[in-house]
Amino acid sequence: MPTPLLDIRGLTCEVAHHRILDRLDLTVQAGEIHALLGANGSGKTTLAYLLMGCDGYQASAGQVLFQGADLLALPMHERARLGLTLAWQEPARFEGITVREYVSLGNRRQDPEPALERVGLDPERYLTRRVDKGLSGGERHRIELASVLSMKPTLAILDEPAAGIDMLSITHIVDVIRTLKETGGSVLLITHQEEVALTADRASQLCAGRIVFSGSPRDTVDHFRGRSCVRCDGEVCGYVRP
Ligand SMILES: Nc1ncnc2c1ncn2[C@@H]1O[C@H](COP(=O)(O)OP(=O)(O)OP(=O)(O)O)[C@@H](O)[C@H]1O
Repeated sequence: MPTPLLDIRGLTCEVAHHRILDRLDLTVQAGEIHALLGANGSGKTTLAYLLMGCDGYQASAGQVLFQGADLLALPMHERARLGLTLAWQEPARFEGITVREYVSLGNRRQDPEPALERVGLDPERYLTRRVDKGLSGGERHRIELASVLSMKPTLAILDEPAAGIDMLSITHIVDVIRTLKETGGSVLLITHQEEVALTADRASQLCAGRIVFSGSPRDTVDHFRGRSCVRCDGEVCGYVRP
């Protein structure tokens, strides 16, 4: 096995005195799309915030190596400089600037138009609009993804990239995920949507802060659905399922 791009070992994190991540082990290889599945509250977003170095999220134990570097020892901007980026579930940063500025924030040399086209938004209609409440939730989400695309990240963490996206446009999101890989990046793909998860190369299931299954996306989805979790016997993982 080659050295993983991201190598998480024994990661533990408490938020507001609750243990959210509990000795979590996970690897993402270079060039891999890795889907992360898990019930509501299992710790997926907490892991994303912790990896990015967001305020209030600190590991109490464990290690994270990113391209061999000790990620947890680095401030947020250093992590971003290494090519780690997160597409937020609720894109709300930099309210009021134009879509052109927003999409170019992480890479000023990159023309924002192709990235907007990739996410299915017509540059002529959107480039001069402001990123504010005048955009629909789905439009804001797509603009966020366009900004991630134009950054050309080494590892993009996408937290529910298809949330609020209409059924017909999910193909654009899948296309973005593939483009990130084709341009040399890797993706940690947090999703509840089966059709999005199945586009990954590999997948893992999180239950109560720990990885309980890793394998092909198909096997991981089936494991999640099957309530055969070794950690909770389906009781935690299963409670959101129909
Ligand atoms: N700042 C906080 N204060 C208190 N509890 C928190 C905080 N952040 C996260 N939690 C709790 O940690 C648990 C994990 O939350 P997290 O958002 O990581 O789950 P998730 O797997 O992303 O869920 P979802 O699928 O609903 O998005 C939840 O029970 C949540 O309430």
